[in-house]
Amino acid sequence: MSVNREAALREISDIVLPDGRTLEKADLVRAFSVDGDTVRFVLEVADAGVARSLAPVEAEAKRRLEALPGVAKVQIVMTAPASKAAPTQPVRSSGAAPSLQIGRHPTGQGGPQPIPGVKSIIAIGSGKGGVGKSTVTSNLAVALARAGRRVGLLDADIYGPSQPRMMGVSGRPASPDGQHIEPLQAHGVTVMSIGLMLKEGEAVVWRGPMLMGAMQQMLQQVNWGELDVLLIDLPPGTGDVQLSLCQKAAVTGAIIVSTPQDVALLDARRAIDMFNKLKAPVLGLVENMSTYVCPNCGHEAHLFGHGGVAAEARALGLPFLGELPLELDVRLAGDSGRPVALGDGATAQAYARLADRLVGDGLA
Ligand SMILES: Nc1ncnc2c1ncn2[C@@H]1O[C@H](COP(=O)(O)OP(=O)(O)OP(=O)(O)O)[C@@H](O)[C@H]1O
Repeated sequence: MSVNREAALREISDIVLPDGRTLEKADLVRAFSVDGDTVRFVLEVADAGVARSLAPVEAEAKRRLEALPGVAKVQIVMTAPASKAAPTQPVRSSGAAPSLQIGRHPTGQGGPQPIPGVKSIIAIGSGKGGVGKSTVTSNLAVALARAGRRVGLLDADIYGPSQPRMMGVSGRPASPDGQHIEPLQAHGVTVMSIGLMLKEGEAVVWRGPMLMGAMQQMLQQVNWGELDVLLIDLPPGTGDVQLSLCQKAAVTGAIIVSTPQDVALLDARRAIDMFNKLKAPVLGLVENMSTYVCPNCGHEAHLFGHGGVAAEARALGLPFLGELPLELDVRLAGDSGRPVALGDGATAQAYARLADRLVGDGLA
């Protein structure tokens, strides 16, 4: 059984800081979450000096949390500016393509940066894996491109990058100057996936600063060109990638994908909470796998329930951006590298509506 979030938070609230205040009084804890047997949070500190002085506090928090029944792992990230917190390491510049060292330490840049030429950055998140976040991202990208927008898609799902398969791209992107990465093009969308920079089957074990460095490279060293919108496919949950993204890029906002099921919704609430704490506005919620229409008899069924995400959006005062049907063609299209939004069926129309809404709202 996983530990109760409030109980875990209480456990560390009275740890005393070098300045005599308690952790609770100093209000340094951000994005505190319990995900199964893992507890994660951010210690928000002003600079690297403070970060160093808080090392014993971090160690004590880790020790206390790890001692709680049901906790196997504790991940704490300090948000000191990367330039001071982590040593920099230059990119190899051999001139041979591609020669980038992905996943290095971040270079000093301080807080969130705009990406030159990119007007809007939208993160697509979900609390739970497998709810169709990557499917929604690839289809939305295609639908926006069909609507005449200049669209980029960054697959930042380091634990299971699926955009190469879904968008039908492969091969390692070129880096003619050894400093910048040339993204790939598919279905009118500029695509980059962290999966394309890894060797096949290579596991990613980056944490903290290394992950931040990789995200920074994907955002700042990829030649994105002029884009109306860059969609970022995040890993599920509330982890280091989300943190790194919000610290490195001036994110316009986040869209949360959920199925109507209660359990997925519960996780979605955590994701919303995290984006709120990271000060990235939540632009709205999307219900995926909403209605199943039998291809043989036309009967409509609601395998995972229906309307739960709209109700949740209402309860939270967030926009409900639309519902997307559960359809065999969606999976087949995703597996074949040609997103279903390229076609003209009901699902393609639902994506076109979603794209129009974002364009209408000036977000894409
Ligand atoms: N509306 C849908 N109808 C049918 N199949 C779908 C639909 N949405 C997603 N799928 C399928 O469900 C599976 C999981 O989808 P996807 O990989 O997009 O989820 P995810 O939330 O990105 O998961 P993870 O973050 O764990 O990678 C895929 O096989 C995908 O094709």
